[in-house]
Amino acid sequence: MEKTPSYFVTNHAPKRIHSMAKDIKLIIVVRNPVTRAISDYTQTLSKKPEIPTFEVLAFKNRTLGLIDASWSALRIGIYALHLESWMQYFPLSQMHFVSGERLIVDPAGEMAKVQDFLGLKRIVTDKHFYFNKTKGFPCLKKPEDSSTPRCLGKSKGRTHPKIDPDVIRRLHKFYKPFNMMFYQMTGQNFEWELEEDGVSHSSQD
Ligand SMILES: Nc1ncnc2c1ncn2[C@@H]1O[C@H](COP(=O)(O)OS(=O)(=O)O)[C@@H](OP(=O)(O)O)[C@H]1O
Repeated sequence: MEKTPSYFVTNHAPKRIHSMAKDIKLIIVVRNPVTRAISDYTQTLSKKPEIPTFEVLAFKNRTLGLIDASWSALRIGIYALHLESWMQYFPLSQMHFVSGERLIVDPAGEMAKVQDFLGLKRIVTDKHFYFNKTKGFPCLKKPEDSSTPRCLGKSKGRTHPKIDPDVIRRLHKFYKPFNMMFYQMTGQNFEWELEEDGVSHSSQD
């Protein structure tokens, strides 16, 4: 198994991976592209606090409402575009899409689907997860022993900066047609249009 989020958005990755192992099973975790962009920005901000605000980076021209789709934080969320290049090499039956939102609210349910896709017994179940109130996210435990439960590190589940709601609305509008295309391609409705503010879970500290 190998995990690298940037494979999904790297042009030459599908061809190279196909020539390495054409029967490979691909798992793609996707979340609302607006929240994803803010999460991406939050990560960069933690390393480079001097960067411009999200609102500035998101537009080529804010007065005209021209979104900067070349900004990587935004471009990565155009999932339909990236999926198209993977579909040139792999059938959909070799791909499994995990909803990032469902993974937080129902980790065992999402893991059941992953295990089924991989043809594995359902070893990981709800017994392996508990909701950690301090972290604000599910964490892992081993039901078979009393070893310390494990949450993801501090860089996962950070508090996002507050973004101008008007910018959030414009971004939702920008992504809508691409999301629709993505739902059609995958046959899965991720229901990102139901999220009004695009703000995801964040830690409570
Ligand atoms: N259980 C649990 N604990 C903590 N965080 C969780 C969990 N499940 C999903 N998430 C969400 O995962 C987001 C971070 O994932 P990344 O994309 O940065 O991971 S990675 O790049 O693949 O390493 C991270 O995004 P941010 O909230 O923006 O930090 C979380 O929302």
